Amino acid sequence: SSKIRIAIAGYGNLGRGVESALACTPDMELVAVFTRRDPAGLVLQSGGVPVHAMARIEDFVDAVDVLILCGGSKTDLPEQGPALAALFNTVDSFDTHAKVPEYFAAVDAAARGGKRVAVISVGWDPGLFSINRLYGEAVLPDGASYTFWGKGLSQGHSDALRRVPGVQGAVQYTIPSQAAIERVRSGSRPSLTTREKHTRECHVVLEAGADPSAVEQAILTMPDYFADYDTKVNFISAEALRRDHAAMPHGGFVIRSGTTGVASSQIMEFGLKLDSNPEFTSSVLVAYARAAFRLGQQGEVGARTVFDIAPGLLSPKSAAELRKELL
Ligand SMILES: NC(=O)C1=CN([C@@H]2O[C@H](COP(=O)(O)OP(=O)(O)OC[C@H]3O[C@@H](n4cnc5c(N)ncnc54)[C@H](OP(=O)(O)O)[C@@H]3O)[C@@H](O)[C@H]2O)C=CC1
Ligand SMILES: N[C@@H](C[C@H]1CC(C(=O)O)=NO1)C(=O)O
Repeated sequence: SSKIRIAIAGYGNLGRGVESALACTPDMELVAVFTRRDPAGLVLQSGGVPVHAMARIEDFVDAVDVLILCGGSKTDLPEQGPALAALFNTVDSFDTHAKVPEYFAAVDAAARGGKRVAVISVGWDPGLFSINRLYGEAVLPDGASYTFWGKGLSQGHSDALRRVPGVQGAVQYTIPSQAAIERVRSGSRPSLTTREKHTRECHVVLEAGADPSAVEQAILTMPDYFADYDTKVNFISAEALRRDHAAMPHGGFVIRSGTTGVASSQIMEFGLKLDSNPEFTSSVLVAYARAAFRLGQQGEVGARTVFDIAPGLLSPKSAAELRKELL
């Protein structure tokens, strides 16, 4: 078929979100799901799509145009990203901000070796928020940028909690400081530390026999995720996790507060209000999978970030249609 053939690597919240996003894309189709678990045990939302063991993925390099990596950034993508970028055009949502340069280098080397394209750190932050921070700095050089998230469920931080030894299940809510937001909105351009902008609230289900204080310490001191924040850890039952924390709302905004001319105040803002963080993030991944396919068709190779991708490549419309409809 002339549709772009998409496969999913890793079937969790993002994997399910990509599956449902592909049901709405006229020019792309889901051709396979790959999992490290037992494929026979995985029940997909949409019937008729084959599930294969991740260990067999090399057999499918000619059957897939773009592989969307839906693993966790804490421990899955650092290994899966480079390994799979050597075999497929890939898109991923890698979001350990401090480690993006080293992850980019590892994926770039692998993609160039395999003559593939790899678009990394796609989503909303990193992703659409990153693009809006860039626009703000480029358009309003005399200014200050701020990013606020939530209150909502961070999938990256929830994934990081689940990787702590002794944790059976977990979610993490990010809570913005209303005082910090008011100071930013006043236009006073405050300098705010990481700790002054957000706090983090973790709800953790322990494995039988796990030591709560050891788990709490591992969380509070976790670099890149929790060490720089005032963080609260609550221990709850598996039942409470299922009952009270199944929804994954999130959102936030990027604001650029700048000055032009003698003293003209200019405010630029981009915001999100999300019922489902994973379904939104997956929708961004799917749009960038279209771009990755087109870049591959043009003979491009290597890693890219959202900064390198022309917006027109994301749209199913042709350049001529875009000029007619959107300019
Ligand atoms: N850039 C951005 O804006 C955003 C980025 N993200 C990133 O997305 C990443 C993935 O998030 P999310 O999909 O919520 O993570 P999940 O924990 O749902 O899934 C991660 C992996 O764990 C495995 N898995 C899933 N469910 C189970 C289960 N019940 N038992 C055992 N293994 C399971 C799957 O691999 P397998 O099938 O191989 O077992 C899956 O790929 C986050 O770590 C975050 O970094 C998320 C949101 C926004
Ligand atoms: N990457 C985030 C997306 C946003 C949310 C967030 C946070 O709450 O710390 N940071 O970036 C996620 O995994 O949900």
